[in-house]
Amino acid sequence: MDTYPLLDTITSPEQLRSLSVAELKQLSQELRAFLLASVARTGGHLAANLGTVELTIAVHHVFNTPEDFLVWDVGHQSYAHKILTGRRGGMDKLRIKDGLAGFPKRDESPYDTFGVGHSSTSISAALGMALGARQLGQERKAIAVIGDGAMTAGMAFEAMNHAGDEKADLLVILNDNNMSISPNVGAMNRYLASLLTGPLYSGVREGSKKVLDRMPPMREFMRRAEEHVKGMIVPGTLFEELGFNYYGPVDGHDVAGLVKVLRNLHALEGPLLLHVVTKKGFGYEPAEQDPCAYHGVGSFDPEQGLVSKPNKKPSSPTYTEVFGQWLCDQAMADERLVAITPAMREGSGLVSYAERFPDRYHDVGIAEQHALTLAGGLACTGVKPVVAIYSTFLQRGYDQLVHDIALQKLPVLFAIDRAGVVGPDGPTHAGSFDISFMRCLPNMVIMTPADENECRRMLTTGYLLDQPAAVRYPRGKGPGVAPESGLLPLPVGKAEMRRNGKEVAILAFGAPLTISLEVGERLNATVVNMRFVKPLDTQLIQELAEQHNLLVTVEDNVVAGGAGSAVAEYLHQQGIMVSMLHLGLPDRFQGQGSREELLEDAGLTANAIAEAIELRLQGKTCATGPASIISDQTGKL
Ligand SMILES: Cc1ncc(C[n+]2csc(CCOP(=O)(O)OP(=O)(O)O)c2C)c(N)n1
Ligand SMILES: CC(=O)[C@@H](O)[C@H](O)COP(=O)(O)O
Ligand SMILES: [Mg+2]
Repeated sequence: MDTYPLLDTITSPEQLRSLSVAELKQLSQELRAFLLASVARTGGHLAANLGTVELTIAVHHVFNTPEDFLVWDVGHQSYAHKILTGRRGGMDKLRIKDGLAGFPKRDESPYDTFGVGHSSTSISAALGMALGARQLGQERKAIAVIGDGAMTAGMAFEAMNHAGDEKADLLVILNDNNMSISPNVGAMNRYLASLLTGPLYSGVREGSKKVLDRMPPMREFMRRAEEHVKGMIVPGTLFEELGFNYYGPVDGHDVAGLVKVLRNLHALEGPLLLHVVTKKGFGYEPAEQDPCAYHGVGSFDPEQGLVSKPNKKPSSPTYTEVFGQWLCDQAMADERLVAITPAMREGSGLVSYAERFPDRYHDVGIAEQHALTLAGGLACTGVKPVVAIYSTFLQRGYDQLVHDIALQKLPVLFAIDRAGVVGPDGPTHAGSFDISFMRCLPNMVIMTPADENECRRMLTTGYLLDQPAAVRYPRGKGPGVAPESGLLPLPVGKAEMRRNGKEVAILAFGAPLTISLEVGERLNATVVNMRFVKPLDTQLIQELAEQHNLLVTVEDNVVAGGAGSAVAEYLHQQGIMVSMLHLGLPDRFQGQGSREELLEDAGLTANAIAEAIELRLQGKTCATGPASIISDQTGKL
């Protein structure tokens, strides 16, 4: 029996447009069932996708995509969109090396109008498309679909502020499921909730029908819009103050209702905001009950749901867990500690801390810029802020790091998770650049732990300093060095000699120390655990340069401007001539895949490093090997 008879006939949104409402309902059911089965096999962002099935179908049914621009915010909810736009066959390779991306990607399909992954960009991008079309005299609609979590970011409001002023032809669909990854936070979230409890909206399931019943006939609808009557259903919303006509709230799981509302909105011009209410995980009971656990999943059996595997033997903690434990211990020891997360409580290892120290915990929403400046302000009072943040999301707070923290030498500790090679989320979530963009900043101390215990000790070290400090560590587990229980700092700027060898010295920064030691054994090379990118252990570097013919730096950051560059700069400044080989991430954006695959691609394996060194010793470069830059200060080669 064919499980997906209608879905099987759909290879492009064009075919959706001729379906009846009854067929759209059937399609919703089939698509949801397909999504569940597919993501349960591959893993991925499940709950958000289950919640946007009807919305995706309705938007593609009503609008003329890809001629009309549809922009998804974050894009973690775009799987139904991928399936309906001819990529169903690729779902088996979702987020796998060389497979379908987990987010919209411009070179994957013309329906993916904008590359996303980081949140709250959709309104700006769709506004750009609306204004571009206007400038070119094109009749094209622009639609941004943004979640309530993504709506907490400043960027979304910067775009709304501009769109309202431009009177641009833009439809913003606010997909409100009252969830970010964890429960959504903030006054904006409370405001959205208040719109749902308004007198004319009494419950999600009934609500859509009521909204539609109250929708005036088309002519009246248009007249009201033209006159910019404030709020058809809920009078005087914040969005209207920003220049948008607000419609809703409507039931985002009622595909017939959605189609009707969207058709009406299609006929209107100017900035419009449609407030759609959905349930994260809709249609799959375990995900509805625990949308946070089902936000991002590995493969699982949908019959059983997610089950925690019985602990065969005590396993070593992930770096995230090491941080979470350290944070609780340090908070117990020092009541000045305060922790900040920009909406990443689970991923950053803060669940236990948030429960135990609620008064010293701030989830600021998806607001990295604010998170950093808030930390700066807190530091001015004498409390001790710790910002837990992914490397990739720290990029959004760069000016705040420079201007609000480093320049003022404020003692803020950054616990930077997902640094280096990350995995299936691909280039949008890679942590390739943080060493480069932090090490150029005066006043910063930057640490790269090579194991779990060192991570804990570096966190203590950074916490005790009277200046900004960062500890950057990778996703997942380290080599398994159990963290000590105390709160012991390390000497600042001191590297650790791990192996004495001849001719070649390998200077490893962070996670690549393990493979560097392997290479050291093979080649009888000296191996140093550098620990600090800033300040560097310059005395040791000088000695290594004097005692070896070749210095090899290894890091899981881009080679450009990375830790190896710092070593080279120092030696150049001192006029010390030595051959160098810099190994690290190449000058391209990371792909998607497992961490192992991506490390292999980057040449960050023991084999590739050994090969690169041997070739270098023979005076050759490695064509297929690691991303290397050779700086030969001797002029001999
Ligand atoms: C700048 C940035 N910060 C954090 C994240 C991590 N992140 C991805 S999805 C998400 C929650 C988004 O919530 P919402 O927009 O409401 O979408 P939902 O998952 O509820 O559908 C977060 C915090 C991100 N992708 N980008
Ligand atoms: C879409 C998004 O930005 C997050 O859900 C991210 O995928 C989480 O990554 P981790 O799984 O590494 O926490
Ligand atoms: Mg949400």
